[in-house]
Amino acid sequence: MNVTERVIKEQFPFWQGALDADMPAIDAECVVVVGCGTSYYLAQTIASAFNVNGRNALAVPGGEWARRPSSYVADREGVVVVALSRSGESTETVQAVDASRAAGLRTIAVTCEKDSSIAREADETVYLPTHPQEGVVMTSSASLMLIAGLRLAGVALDSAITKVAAGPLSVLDDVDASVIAGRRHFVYLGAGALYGIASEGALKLQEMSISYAQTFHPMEYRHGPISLIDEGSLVVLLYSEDTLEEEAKLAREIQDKGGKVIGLGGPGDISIPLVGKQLARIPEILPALQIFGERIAQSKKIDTTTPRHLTKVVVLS
Ligand SMILES: O=P(O)(O)OC[C@H]1O[C@](O)(CO)[C@@H](O)[C@@H]1O
Repeated sequence: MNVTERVIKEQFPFWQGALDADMPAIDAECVVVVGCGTSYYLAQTIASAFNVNGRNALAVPGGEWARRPSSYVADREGVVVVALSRSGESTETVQAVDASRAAGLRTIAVTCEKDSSIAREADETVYLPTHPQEGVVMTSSASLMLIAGLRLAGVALDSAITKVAAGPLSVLDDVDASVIAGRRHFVYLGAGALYGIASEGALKLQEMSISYAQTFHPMEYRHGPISLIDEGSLVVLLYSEDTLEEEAKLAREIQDKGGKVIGLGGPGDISIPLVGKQLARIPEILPALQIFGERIAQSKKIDTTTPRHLTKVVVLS
């Protein structure tokens, strides 16, 4: 087992810190959640959770918020900015915090590095100690920032989730070789708050296994992209409870065309039950997608401890 896999499997004791961390209260009219890469995809899910819970929110890539906020909100008055960054040093996220402060906006940093630029510069910081051996590929820290962000958005999570999430992980840890054999076209589908998680699953697979992966909302998939499905396709479908039946129908269409389906929270060639309800079950999904990236990388004999072209922190010179 390499260190990437070990960190994925050893992340759960660190989750308790994110479950226990004090959360600043947010009563703003609008929340903008910023980040880069993984942190941006988490921001999408967290912003969706804010909206579901009655507070307007949107996710914006850090570089965009720093450069052209008016493309995203007509009026920044009353906006609170939540900045996610494992390192606290990704240039565009630091720029987003700086630009927000300069505009007089309240800023909240969510980070795994206490002594980092965004922790120093933001008005408030939620600090999340993570697995000390985490490498370039962000796994444990991503789960922690997701948990903290969902809690900021008002999602009730309890300690049981640290045990429950081991279930989906163990299914994909022992993924049936016949389901992944020969698969080279990967698609991640998720609706609403699950779209960000689906995007993060696709990014993880790309980074870890150098595979091309796409993300769509499930009902969008029929409108063109389904033409790519064949015997080389594998679709990871993150089911929404309220649209399970129509998504199960889509899964059958994909299977009829030769694709395999891994269903989290619903049917597929591999079907993985989720225990929690609605927003509260989202953290159960992330470690499973992380280990899936590792398994596909191993099937391609790729070492995820040194992902191609990647560094732990992307700093613009
Ligand atoms: O959360 P941070 O430290 O700002 O880092 C985000 C970085 O993490 C990654 O998702 C993977 O390491 C990159 O895409 C991105 O540069």
